[in-house]
Amino acid sequence: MKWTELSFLTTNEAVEAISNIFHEAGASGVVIEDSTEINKEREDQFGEIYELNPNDFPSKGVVVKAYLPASSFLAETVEEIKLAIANLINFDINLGENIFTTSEVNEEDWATAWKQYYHPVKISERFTIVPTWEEYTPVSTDELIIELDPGMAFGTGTHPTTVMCLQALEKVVKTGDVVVDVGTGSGVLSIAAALLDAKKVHALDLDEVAVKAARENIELNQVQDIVEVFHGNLLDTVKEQADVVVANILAEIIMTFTDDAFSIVKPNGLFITSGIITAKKDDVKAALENSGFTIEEVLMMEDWVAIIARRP
Ligand SMILES: C[S@@+](CC[C@H](N)C(=O)[O-])C[C@H]1O[C@@H](n2cnc3c(N)ncnc32)[C@H](O)[C@@H]1O
Repeated sequence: MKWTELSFLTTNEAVEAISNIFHEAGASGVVIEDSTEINKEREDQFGEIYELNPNDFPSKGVVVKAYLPASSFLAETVEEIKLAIANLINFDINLGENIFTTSEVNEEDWATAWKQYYHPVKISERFTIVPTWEEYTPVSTDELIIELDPGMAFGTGTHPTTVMCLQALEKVVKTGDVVVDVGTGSGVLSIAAALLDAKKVHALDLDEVAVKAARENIELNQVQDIVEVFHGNLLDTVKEQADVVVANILAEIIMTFTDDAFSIVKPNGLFITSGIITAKKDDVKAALENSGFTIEEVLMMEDWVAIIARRP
């Protein structure tokens, strides 16, 4: 089968928004090639066990790639995508070089292309993410291993927003907690919550591809008795109150459901949000506070922010 690769050279700040636009346009899978990956400090800090090839990355900025089946609607879809990306300027999102290219590829080439960038990586004190196709021997007995094949869903676990959510979950999830994971992607955060001894995890995503990938990864990590995956919009499928709600989506989306999150989080429970670029930090904090949350902690990594908020 022939696919069209859409490639967009932009800034770190715009990656989430553009990935979201690609997903909404029906793209199966988004690949992010970030020039800063080459010199990330946390590689040394956590003793990551791989080296990246500089030739695989842009010299500056970030390339976001997505893949669409070469159908008769392709030209219109590409135009809609370009327009949606151009409109991001209205949200004060810096698009940087703003260079858009398309090319045709074979399925075999792209389905596995991203795997070369993805190796076991220690994400936090306790979590190490291991791609399913790699061998890995735990270094210590309290290390928690998340096996992952993100397939075409967002969530290799290594994006700064995911890393901060994993670090926050590690800090706050207690044995027996009920956790909700809004926009589960590959299921990485739900698996983490289950490994931290949550009693029950409600994972959900709007994207069918993500729901499928999350279910597969949850089985792979043998946490299917704890995590249930739903196809749904934001908190629509959630009926039960939770000790922790985590949402790694976009600032603009988070700000639309802080009231709903407040009623789903139990008193004294926590709402962890990420997918927030630094420029939107204060807007999200204000929305959370308006809904009744108190801000407990703000985590920052590269251009990204995660906020831990408590329902009093
Ligand atoms: C940035 S990814 C996060 C994936 C994963 N939780 C992680 O931390 O790596 C955001 C996810 O939210 C999903 N999403 C976007 N809008 C949504 C909505 N309105 N309701 C549910 N899920 C949504 C996307 O499909 C995507 O899988």
